[in-house]
Amino acid sequence: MALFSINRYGGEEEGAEAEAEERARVLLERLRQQAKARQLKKEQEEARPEGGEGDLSGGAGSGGAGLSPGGEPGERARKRKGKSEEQAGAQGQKKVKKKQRSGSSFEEGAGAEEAADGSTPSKKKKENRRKSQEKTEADSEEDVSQQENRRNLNNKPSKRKKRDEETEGAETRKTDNSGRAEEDQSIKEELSLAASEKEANHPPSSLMVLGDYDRKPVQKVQPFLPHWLAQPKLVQKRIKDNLVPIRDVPGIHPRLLKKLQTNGVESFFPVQAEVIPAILQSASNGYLMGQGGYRPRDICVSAPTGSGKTLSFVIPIVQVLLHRVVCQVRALVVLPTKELAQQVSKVFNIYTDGTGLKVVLITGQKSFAKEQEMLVQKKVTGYCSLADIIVATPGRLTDHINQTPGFSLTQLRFLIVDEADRMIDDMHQNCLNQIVKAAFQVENYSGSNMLFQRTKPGPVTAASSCCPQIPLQKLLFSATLTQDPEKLQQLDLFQPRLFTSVYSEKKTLGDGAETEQDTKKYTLPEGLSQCYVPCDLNSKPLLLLHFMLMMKFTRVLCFTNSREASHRLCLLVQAFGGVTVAEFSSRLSPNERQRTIKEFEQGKIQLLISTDATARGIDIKGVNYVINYDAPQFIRTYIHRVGRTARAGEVGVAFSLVLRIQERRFLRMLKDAGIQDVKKHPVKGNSLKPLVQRYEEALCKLEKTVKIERAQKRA
Ligand SMILES: Nc1ncnc2c1ncn2[C@@H]1O[C@H](COP(=O)(O)OP(=O)(O)OP(=O)(O)O)[C@@H](O)[C@H]1O
Repeated sequence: MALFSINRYGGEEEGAEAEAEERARVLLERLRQQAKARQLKKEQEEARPEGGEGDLSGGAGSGGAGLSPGGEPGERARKRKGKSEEQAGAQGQKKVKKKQRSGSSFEEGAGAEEAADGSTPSKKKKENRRKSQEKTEADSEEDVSQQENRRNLNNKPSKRKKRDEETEGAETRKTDNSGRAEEDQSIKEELSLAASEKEANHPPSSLMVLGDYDRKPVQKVQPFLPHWLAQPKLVQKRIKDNLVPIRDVPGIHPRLLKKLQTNGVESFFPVQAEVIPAILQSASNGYLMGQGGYRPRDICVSAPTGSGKTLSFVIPIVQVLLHRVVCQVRALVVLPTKELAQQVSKVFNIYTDGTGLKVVLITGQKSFAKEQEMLVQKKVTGYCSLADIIVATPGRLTDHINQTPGFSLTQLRFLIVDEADRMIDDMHQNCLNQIVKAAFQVENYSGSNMLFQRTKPGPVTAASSCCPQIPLQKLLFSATLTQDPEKLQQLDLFQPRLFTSVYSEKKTLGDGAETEQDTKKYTLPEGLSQCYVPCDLNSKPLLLLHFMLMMKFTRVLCFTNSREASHRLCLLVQAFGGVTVAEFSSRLSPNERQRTIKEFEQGKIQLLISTDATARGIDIKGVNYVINYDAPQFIRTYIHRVGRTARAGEVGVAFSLVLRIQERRFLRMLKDAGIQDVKKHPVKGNSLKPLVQRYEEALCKLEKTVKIERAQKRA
C-alpha cells in the first residue's frame, strides 16, 4: 500500500505545484523538530545503527506531534500503526521504496535542489543533519508517506485550505524552497549513507536508485501449522527415567495386566503410558460408538525408534475388542513390509491368546486362496468373517478387498497405519483410500447388520443422528511422522490428536533481540551415540574389517544401499575370514530371512550385512552397533537404520562411513533434521595397514567367487 501511494505521489507531483508547496512547508516544520531533538540526543544517537527499530520509535516520539499539520491524532496513530506493522513484514521493500521516493524527489524538485546546494551549509551542520536524519530515517519515511497518503485522500481545494489553517502560520515561498531543498538534501544523504561509507560524495541519483541493496539476513519463515500439530501432547524421550508401572495406568483389564507381566512387561514406556489411555478413553462406551456417543478423534503418534509404539496400540485394541460378540473385522493394521506385518501379528497373537479374538496375517506369504479361507467362511446364511484383527501389507489387502467374496470392512472400528509416513507415500496412498472406501461401503442386504451400517461422515442431520454408526478411528504411528499438514490431510483425519517426542526449541538470534522457533523434525533414541568416519571408497571394506577384527565389535548390523552391494561385501568378509557374517536382502527366501535374523539374535552371526529391508520397524534383539557402510541418502532412512540399535531404552552406537565427497551433504542432511550430536571419528591409515595384505588376497578370492556365481547364473 505504501509503495503504491509513493508511486502515485510521484506521478501526481509533476502536475501539482500547490501540493509541492504544502509538502515543503510540512517538511520544514519537521526539520525544525528534528533540530530540537538533535540537540538533546546527539551524543547517544552517534552510536545508534541506521534504520533500527529503536530509531523508528525515537523518531516517532520526537517528530510525531509536529509532523501532523493536517492530520487528526487518531488518524495519524492509525496510520502509524499500520505502517509499523508493514515494516515488520516488509523490511526488504523499505529500501526500495526509499529509493523510489528519492528518485521522484530528484526529478520533481530540481530547481529547489540547486538552490540548496548553492547555500553550502557548514560541515558541522551537515554532519548534525545527517545524524538526525539517521535517527529519524524510518520516521521521515513514514511521515512523508503519510502526507502523501493524506494528500491523495484530501486533494480537494477546500480541504487543503482547511488543513493549511491548522498548520502553524503561513510560510513564505522562499522558505518553502529552502525547506524543500533541505529535504532533498537529507534524502540524498540518507541514501548516500546506505550506499557507501563515502558520506560526503553523493553519487549520481540514477546509481543510487538502482544499486546497493543492503544484505540483510533472510528471516526464517515458520510454517503455519494447524493447532493439533502446533500444540501436541509431548511424550518423554527418556524411556528409563519415565517408566510407568503397568498398574498405575488406569483402565487396563486385569487379564491384560497379567499377560503383560507374563511377557516381562512390568512398566509402560512413556509413549505407551500416554497413548494406551487415550485410545481406551475414545472407546469408553464400547467399540460401537465413541465417547459420549461422539465420533472419536483420530490419533497420530510420533516417537523414536524402539520406544514401544507397537504395544501402545496392541494393548488398547485387544482390550476394546475383548467383549465383542460377533466376529467381524474390527481392527486392521497396515504395514509396508511382510516382515513388519509378521512382527506385529506376533505381538497381537501374544495378547489375544486365550481371548477368542482371531488375528489373521495377510502378506502374500501364503497362497491367495489360503488367505481367503483364513478370512471368510461361506455359510448357508451368507459369509461370515473369521478375523477380528487383520495385519496386512497394502498390496495383498487390496487384492482381498477387490476379489474375496464376503470380505467386508464395513464393521471396521480401528484402522492402524504403522510406519505411517511411508504409507502416506504415493505408493500406498491408493491402498488407504481403498480401505476407507471399503469401510464405508453400503451393503445391499438387509438384516440386523443394517442397524450398524454406516455412511461416510458428513454434516450431522436428523436422519444421520437417529441411527447409531460405528465410528472408524484412524491411528497413525511412526518414528518419522511427517509434520506436513498437507500430506496428513490426505488421510482425512478427524480432529486428530498428536502425541510426539519432537520438541520445538526457542532459539535466540545473533543480536539477542529476537527469538524464533527452531523446530526439530525428528528425534532419536536417548541411548544412541552417533559417529561418522570420513573415508575414501577403497578404504571402506578395510574400515569394516578394522571395526570387526581390531575393535572387536559384536552384533553389528551393517547397511548397504543395494542387495548386490550387500552380497559382494558379505562374500568379501567371508573370504577375509575371522568374522561370522551373513547377508539379509530380497535375495533370500522369507524362511531364510527369518532363520538369519534368529541366528543373529542368538549371537551365531556377529555381522549381518543388510539392505534397507531391515531398516524400518524390524525389532532385532541385541544389536550393539549399526554401521552405515553406504551412507544413507535420505534422513528418514538414516533415522530408521540407526534406530535398529539403542532400542527399548538400551544403549547403542551408530557409525556411518562417509566418502569425503559426501561429507558436506551428509552433515547438512543431519543438521536440517535437527540431529547435531554426530561425532567425527577419523580412522588413521596406519590402523588399517595390518589388514591390507589379507585384504588383497580376499579380493582375489572374491573375484573367483563372483565368476563362479555368474557362470552358475548363466547355466
Ligand atoms: N513396556 C515395555 N517393557 C519392556 N520392553 C518393551 C516395552 N514396550 C516395548 N518393549 C520392547 O521394546 C522393543 C521396541 O518396541 P517396538 O518395536 O514397539 O518399538 P517401535 O517404537 O515400534 O520401534 P520402530 O519405530 O523401530 O518400529 C521391543 O523389543 C519390545 O518388545
